[in-house]
Formats: sequence, structure tokens, C-alpha cells
Amino acid sequence: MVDYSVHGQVAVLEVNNPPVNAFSHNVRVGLDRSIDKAIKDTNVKAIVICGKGRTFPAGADIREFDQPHKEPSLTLVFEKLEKTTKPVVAAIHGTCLGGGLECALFCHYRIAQKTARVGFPEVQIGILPGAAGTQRLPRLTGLHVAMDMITSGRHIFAPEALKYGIIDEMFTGDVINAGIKFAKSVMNKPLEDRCLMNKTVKDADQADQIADEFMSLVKRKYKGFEAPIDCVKAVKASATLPYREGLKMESRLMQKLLLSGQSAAQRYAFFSERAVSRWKMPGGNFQTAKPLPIKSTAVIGAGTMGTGIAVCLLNAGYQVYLLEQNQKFLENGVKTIRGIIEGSVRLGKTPMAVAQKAATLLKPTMKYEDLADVDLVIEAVYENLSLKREIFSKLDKLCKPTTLLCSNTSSLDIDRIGTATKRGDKVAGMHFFAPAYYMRLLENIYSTQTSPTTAATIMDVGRKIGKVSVLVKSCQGFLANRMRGPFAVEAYFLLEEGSTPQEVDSVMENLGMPMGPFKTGDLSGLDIGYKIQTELAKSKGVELSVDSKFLMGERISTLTRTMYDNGRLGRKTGKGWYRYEKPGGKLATPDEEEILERLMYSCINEGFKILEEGVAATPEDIDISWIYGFSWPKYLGGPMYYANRIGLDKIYQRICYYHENFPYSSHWIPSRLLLKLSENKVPMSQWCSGTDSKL
Ligand SMILES: CCCCCCCCCCCCC[C@H](O)CC(=O)SCCNC(=O)CCNC(=O)[C@H](O)C(C)(C)COP(=O)(O)OP(=O)(O)OC[C@H]1O[C@@H](n2cnc3c(N)ncnc32)[C@H](O)[C@@H]1OP(=O)(O)O
Ligand SMILES: NC(=O)c1ccc[n+]([C@@H]2O[C@H](COP(=O)([O-])OP(=O)(O)OC[C@H]3O[C@@H](n4cnc5c(N)ncnc54)[C@H](O)[C@@H]3O)[C@@H](O)[C@H]2O)c1
Repeated sequence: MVDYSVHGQVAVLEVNNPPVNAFSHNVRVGLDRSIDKAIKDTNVKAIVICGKGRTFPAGADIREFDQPHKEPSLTLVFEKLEKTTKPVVAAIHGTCLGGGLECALFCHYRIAQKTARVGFPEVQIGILPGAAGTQRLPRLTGLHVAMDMITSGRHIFAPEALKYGIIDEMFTGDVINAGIKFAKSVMNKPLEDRCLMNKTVKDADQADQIADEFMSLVKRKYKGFEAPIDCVKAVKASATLPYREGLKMESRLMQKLLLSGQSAAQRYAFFSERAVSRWKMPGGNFQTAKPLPIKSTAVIGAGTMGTGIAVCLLNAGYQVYLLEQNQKFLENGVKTIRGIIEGSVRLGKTPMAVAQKAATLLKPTMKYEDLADVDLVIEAVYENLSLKREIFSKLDKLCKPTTLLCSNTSSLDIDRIGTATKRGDKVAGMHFFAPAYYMRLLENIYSTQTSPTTAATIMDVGRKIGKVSVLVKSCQGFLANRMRGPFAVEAYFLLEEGSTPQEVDSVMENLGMPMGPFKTGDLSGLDIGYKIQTELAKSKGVELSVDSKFLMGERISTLTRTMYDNGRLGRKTGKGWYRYEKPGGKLATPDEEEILERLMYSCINEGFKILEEGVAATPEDIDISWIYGFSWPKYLGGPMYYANRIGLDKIYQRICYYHENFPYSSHWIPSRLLLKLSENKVPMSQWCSGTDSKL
């Protein structure tokens, strides 16, 4: 777990725990022994700590937080480093994060490869840097930088770390050689001044003001999250309390956070985000199918989605042909794309070099012929099946045989789009979420024809453009919108029954979602719901009228049509739900529990049906889709995780209750899988990732 070697007078302690050299229990034991050995060896005059393989330790082993803590603790091991009279050098490459950075902060010196990143991402899993990080980083950087890094969890590259004094020097080339060379240069130098515990925090006199500033920032920016608040408290303590007292405060807050439900949910989300990349579909999976190389791409339609998708592709270095039917829309689209990228440069989120390259990669066009040689097309025209089929048929004839043809449709069956071509194996869905350049989720969809190679390629593109991608089977609405369907429909029904948009929204916002269903509807455009409803009716051969309350025996809301007919399309027309007149205080107080249950339990029920049908392979696929597609609060772990926390039998009973009361809404027909799991009291660990037998 820790490889020990001596090079002349320098002992090298190389942490060897792939893939990320996390400080699991046996690494802590191995490091403890190796430190003792190096201290005892009189021939050793300096010590280098580094990581084997791809990285310096990336932190504590997160999986161990679910188990009882085993000694030695990280702090206990690391304190030996600071106490020794031999200089200790952290030689950093890859990602030096969390407990890894804390280890480095106990060393007397830190050097890093130019491409290395350091940071304290603990806040993202609902905890804080609990091995003295909150007390030691401010002693090096001052409160401001430490508060920023610890409350945001952001990683910084070596040049920025050098600027803040977190590292002493940057190096190129081999880590061990650089470490040994540096260690030799500092042998026999006095060490008192290199021990952070002896230092004071340079801007301690402004502790109150800086802490207040960050407290209001985190409460606004990370509304509902507990850890950022405790991070501010712990970092402030570094300036207001003696070192040992500060450590006690850090430890108290850490224990509180570790025991909180939020951290458990956020850790679940961390592993789920990784689990969804291990996709599978009939005939292949992430291990057996290899992605095709993609260099040039095309986006069809320069509207809301097309422009956002183009930004994602351009920022990742893909060439993008942007095709429109209308010259004016094309010009506006190009302006929008430039505006988004320039705005991102101004905010420091996109490097200038990336923006300049993006400008050269964008090829606006009105000619389909320009798309003949591209490797991937993503269509984002109006939500209309016959239009999409017409475009796919044209592309099929025109593009080279290897071109993949994908649609950003929100709901249309990919099989029905694929059959317009003779290359169904190369047709798939790539469903982005609005705004496409911002929302992290990419829902990739396979049809009965799509090949695993196509799936592997679009999952790979998703990764390269920085999305969290899930792969699902095609069905009406796919995973996300199908499950979101009951959520939106119930919200409309609640209105028809007397609630106001503000009331419904605030219940969901109090749960932790950044926006309730009506504000979200205003943002996305209320015409989309109407078009989806009309397309669905058309596919069933039904003509809807203004007062249609049923579609094929199923209750539908008349409000969808009313809003559309009145031109209240949301933000884009300046009026949507939020200029809808409130029926002035005469309605009964809404039953918040019912709002929550009707919105959430209906889609949880749909989630179990999605699992039952294999549309999503795992509950993690669903939860990650909600976290990244609908900004579901990570601290609740996703709706399936949330359902499990509430108890599947309670959920099942309430679903049966609503089914009895709302017989015309098929989304209340209880899921068979939910019944089975709740009857048999199956723990979530058994219906999580890869447990096919559950079905
Ligand atoms: C309850 C009573 C109280 C008892 C008292 C207890 C006291 C405890 C005191 C604790 C002191 C804690 C000190 C410390 O401050 C805490 C920490 O260090 S928390 C961890 C901080 N680090 C992170 O959060 C890093 C997370 N990882 C990443 O960001 C990325 O993995 C990466 C390192 C940037 C690498 O990214 P990629 O190259 O893309 O690789 P993957 O992300 O796919 O990861 C590969 C593989 O590794 C798994 N993994 C990654 N990090 C960890 C980790 N820290 N622990 C465990 N496993 C990790 C990851 O899940 C992948 O595996 P897979 O899931 O695919 O199987
Ligand atoms: N807006 C959302 O929130 C959202 C989210 C996810 C998916 N979607 C889906 O994305 C697609 C596009 O939605 P949008 O909101 O961007 O629509 P939009 O109306 O903003 O843009 C559509 C664009 O497509 C262009 N277009 C139409 N026919 C064309 C053709 N034959 N050739 C070239 N261009 C053509 C139009 O001129 C228009 O600029 C739809 O399928 C929609 O369901 C939308």
C-alpha cells in the first residue's frame, strides 16, 4: 500500500492504492509504518511523499465513511510528518485532493507538476476537510482564499496554487526524481518556519467580516446544503482560536456532518455519477463496445437547443456545421453562440484560447450538402415527427455511410425516427437539457436498431463535452421526461383543483429544488408541453379540441392548450405562469403534503416502471438524471434514493390511495416492481447497480 525505497539519503514513500491512491485504512497503516521507518533510519536525511501511477493521493477513501472509523486516523499519521526533524517534501502530480492535500500541508515543502491540481472537494460530498485542512490552509493562504477553496470545493491548477503559496515550486518530468532533487536542496535547513501549526492566519483581524461575507454567499449559492455553512465556521476558527482548539472545532463539525443524512446522500450521488458510465444495452456494454472517432459534427436548428448544443461541441474542440432553414435565424443563432462563449470567457469559465479556437470551428450554413462528411449530426428542429423523419431521410441519403445521426427530441420514439433511414444502427437520441451549455445531464437513447458502437460513441462524446451521460432505451419521453411527466401533469391538475403556481412551486423549492414546475415551465417554454401533447394525440390518431379533458381515456389538463392559445409561452413571450392572475386569497390553503406526494410519488412510481422495463438499468441512472437534468438537490440523493429513505411500503400505499382517487391517470397504476420490493422489504443495496436478479 506504500512502497518504501531509499535513494542515497532520501527515503521515498510512494502511496500505491490504485486507482486514485485514496487513504484507505491499510494505506494509513502502511504510511504510518513507513514514516516511522524513515525517521528511525539514521542514513535517511530527508523524506519524499508521492503517489504511484496516475496521481498523488486524491483524499480519504470515501467508501470507508459508511463503516466504523479504524485507527490510525489521518491526522495522527500526518502529525508525525510535521514533528520529524528531517525535511518532508510532498511531490505532487495528478490530483492532490482532500486528505491528499491535508497530507501535503503537514509536509514541510510541497512541489507540483505544472498540470497537477489541488483542492478540497469534501464539501461536495457533504463534509469538510477533517484532517486539519480547515486549520492549515488558512495559515498558508489567508482566510479569503481558504474560504473560497473549501466552500466551493473547486480544484486549482499548480500555477494558481503557486501564486497562493500552497506549493513552493513547480517541476516538469519524473515525480520521484524531482522530489529527491528538491529534498536534497533543503536538507539541513531549519524547519520551524516550515511548520504550519506554528503560523498565524495573516488576515485574522478581518475574520468576522470575511466569514460573514462567505456565510451569506454560501447560503444564497448553496441553498439547503449544510456542509458549506460548517466549512465557513471551521475556517473562521483557524483565525479566532488557537490551533488545537480549532482542530477540536473542525472535528466536532466533521462528526456532525458525517452523521447527517445529507452527506450520505451526496456520497451516494458521487458513486452513482460514476456508476452510470458503466452502461449496458442488449448486445453490448461499456466494456465490449468501442467508440468511433468523432472529429466533425453538425447541429441542425439554431434555436434554443441547437445553439446550446453547438456551444458544448465547440468548447470541446469539435468542428460544428450549424444548419438552419432561415437566414435570419442562422444569424441570430451565431450571435447567440458567440454571446454565450464570450460571457463564459468574461466569467473566467472558458479560457480565451478555447473561445478563439471555437470561433474558427463554427461553420454556419443553409446547405445540407455541407454535412456530407461530418462524423456526427445532432438534429434540434421543432418537435414534430414528420419533420424529423424528413430530415433524417435526407441526411441518410446525403451523409457518408459512417455518419451517426442523432436527435435531440424530448419525447419522440427514436425507432420511428430511425426507420426513416437505412442506417437504423447509427441513429440514436442525444437529449440535452436546457440550457444545453449549462445543464450537466445528457440522456442518450438507443432504439431497437441502435448498435452498441453507436451508443459507445455518443457516451464518449458526452464525456468529452463534460456531460454526465446516462444511456436509456427509447420509449415515450425516455427516462427523464417520462418520469417528469406525472410531475408536470399533477402540477397542472393541482391548479385545476384550486392551487396556485406559486404555492406548488414553493413546496418544491422548500424541498430543495432551485425552481418549482411552473418557473421551470416558464424557463423552457410552455409551447413544448403543448406540442408534445399534440404529437402524442396525432400518433394515436386523435384530434384534440380546446376543452378535451381526456386522451384515449386518460385525464389530460386543458391548461396546456389554454396557455398556448393565449400566447403565454413563459419567459420567451414575457408572460407565462408568473403573470397568471392569482385568484386573490379565496382558495383553501393547499395541502403541502399532497402537493409533494402527488408530484414526487407519481414520478417515483414511474421510475420503478422505468426500472421494471429496463429503460434505465439502475436506480442510479434515474437519480443522476434528476440531479443533473433537473437540478434535484444532491443532498437528497435523487428520487429513487429519496423513495428508499421514506420507505417503499409507505410510498406504495400512498400510490394505491391516489390510484383509487384518480382512476383516469395511468401514472398512478402502482408499479409491480415497487410492490415486489416493498412487500419483500428488499434493501436498496440489493436493487442498486447491476443487480439484474431484482427484476
Ligand atoms: C461517523 C462518526 C464519526 C467518526 C469520526 C471519523 C473521523 C474521520 C476523519 C476523517 C478525516 C477525513 C479527511 C479528509 O478531509 C476527507 C477526504 O479526503 S474526503 C475525499 C476527498 N476527495 C475527493 O472527494 C476526491 C473524489 N474523487 C474525484 O474527484 C475523482 O475521482 C478524481 C480523483 C479527480 C479522479 O477522477 P477520474 O480520473 O475521472 O476518475 P473517477 O472519478 O472515475 O474515479 C476512479 C475510481 O476511483 C473512485 N474514487 C475516486 N476518489 C475516491 C475516493 N476518495 N475514495 C474512494 N473511491 C474513490 C471512483 O469512485 C472510481 O471508482 P468507481 O466508482 O468507478 O468504482
Ligand atoms: N427547449 C427545451 O427546453 C428543450 C429541451 C430538450 C429538448 N428539446 C427539443 O429540442 C428540439 C428543438 O427545440 P428548441 O426549443 O431548440 O426549438 P426552437 O424553436 O427554439 O428551435 C428550432 C429551430 O429549428 C429550425 N428548423 C426548423 N426546421 C428546420 C429545418 N428543416 N432545417 C433546419 N432548421 C430547421 C427553426 O428555424 C428553429 O430555429 C425539439 O425537438 C425539442 O423537443 C427542447
